[in-house]
Amino acid sequence: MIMIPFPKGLSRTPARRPPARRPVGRAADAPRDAPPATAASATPDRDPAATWLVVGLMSGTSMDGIDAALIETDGEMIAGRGPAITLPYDDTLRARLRAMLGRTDLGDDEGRRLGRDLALRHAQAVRTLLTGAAVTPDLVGFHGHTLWHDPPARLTVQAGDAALLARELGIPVVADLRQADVAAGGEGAPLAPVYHAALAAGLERPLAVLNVGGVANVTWIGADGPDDLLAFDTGPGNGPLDDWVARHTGESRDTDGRLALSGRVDEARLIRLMDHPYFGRAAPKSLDRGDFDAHIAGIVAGLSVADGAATLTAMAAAAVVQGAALLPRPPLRWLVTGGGRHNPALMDTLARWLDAPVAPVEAVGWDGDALEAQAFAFMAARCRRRLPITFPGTTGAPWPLVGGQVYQP
Ligand SMILES: Nc1ncnc2c1ncn2[C@@H]1O[C@H](COP(=O)(O)OP(=O)(O)OP(=O)(O)O)[C@@H](O)[C@H]1O
Ligand SMILES: CC(=O)N[C@H]1[C@@H]2OC[C@@H](O2)[C@@H](O)[C@@H]1O[C@H](C)C(=O)O
Repeated sequence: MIMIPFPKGLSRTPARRPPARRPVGRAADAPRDAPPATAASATPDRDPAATWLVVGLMSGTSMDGIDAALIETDGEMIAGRGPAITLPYDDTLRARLRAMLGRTDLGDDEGRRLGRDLALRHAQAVRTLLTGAAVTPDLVGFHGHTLWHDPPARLTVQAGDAALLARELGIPVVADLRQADVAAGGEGAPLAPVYHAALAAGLERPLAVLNVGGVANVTWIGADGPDDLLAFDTGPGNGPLDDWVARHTGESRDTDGRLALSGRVDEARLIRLMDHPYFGRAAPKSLDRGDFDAHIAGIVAGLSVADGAATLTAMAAAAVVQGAALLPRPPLRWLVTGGGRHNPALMDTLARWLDAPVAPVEAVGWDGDALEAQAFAFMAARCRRRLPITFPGTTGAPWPLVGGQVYQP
């Protein structure tokens, strides 16, 4: 096993300090003159104290497939966690998705076809999830697939025809979960923190929940109750590494970190990789999957496939270390979710570079492959109850905002 020292030329402190953190509040904490949260069109249709069975659906930036998970929740507490599956994309649909990245207008034929085919594939994921489970969900939370994310332009685009999904399943579907936040000037991402906070009730804090997907994001959960949150995307996660490996080997990922572990981190290039204005920005902040592509391509070109994998793995870890410097207080531990936790090269590097224990979320009984899908189920329930899903501390929302639209079957 190689040891990757934290590069000497890299500062752990970002160029700019974060502003004083504002605690996250509930809807009731919104200023009196705040306009009503705009996105939720639904009103609760049953006793708010009752729980719902909700399916959550996530198609993540790594484009590996659709995660589906069932939970029981009232939108505040998690009464139960049920089965979860991943329905991988076939190569054709994945290639179509990839070809549409960056698109903001889906009104043409291929845009509509993609929305329809994504909805049908998500319906298939729900049916697969429920095979053998003698339950009918009350609600579905549907993220869709992000094609473009540009919060300063108040634009975030997720493909997937939610109305069609609702008709296919005969179940109300909550979608458009990022829209209200972005429209109000928030980052529109990350959204999972509200679920991380609900899951973490009862755990010792401060705690950091780190998701390493195509992009990586962290949720810091403070000791001052369930609303004490700070969240942001730390930087690229597995995305650039996946792309690098695909380009050089035709494989979709660096399985078990084998390439990275056989390579050597090019420290000089790592320092250049980390010389990006994103790391100096205050949190909350978020990324489009492609935001680092041009920056990275110019720096890693010419490396061997193994050294490139080692250097890009180190970059994902270094971005987390930079993010750690933005946290209000050091977390007692880091719980890692998302596919990156399966990569020992990344996990070992994080464990060496962070100043607190690092463990996969399974250490506290969560399922790191299902967690994002569960989060969208939880948000769907919150939408129905008009409870906020984003907060000043998680997306920079001006006040706690309800998010999502309900599509009836
Ligand atoms: N055994 C493994 N070894 C190395 N990497 C792995 C392994 N399993 C999964 N991964 C990585 O995890 C990625 C998938 O992670 P995940 O499903 O959390 O991403 P995502 O949800 O699509 O992304 P995001 O959270 O950005 O939306 C794969 O593309 C791969 O890079
Ligand atoms: C715009 C968008 O789709 N962002 C994703 C992406 O993937 C990880 C990270 O970047 C996170 O900010 C977000 O997804 C998770 C599910 C979230 O919103 O919490």
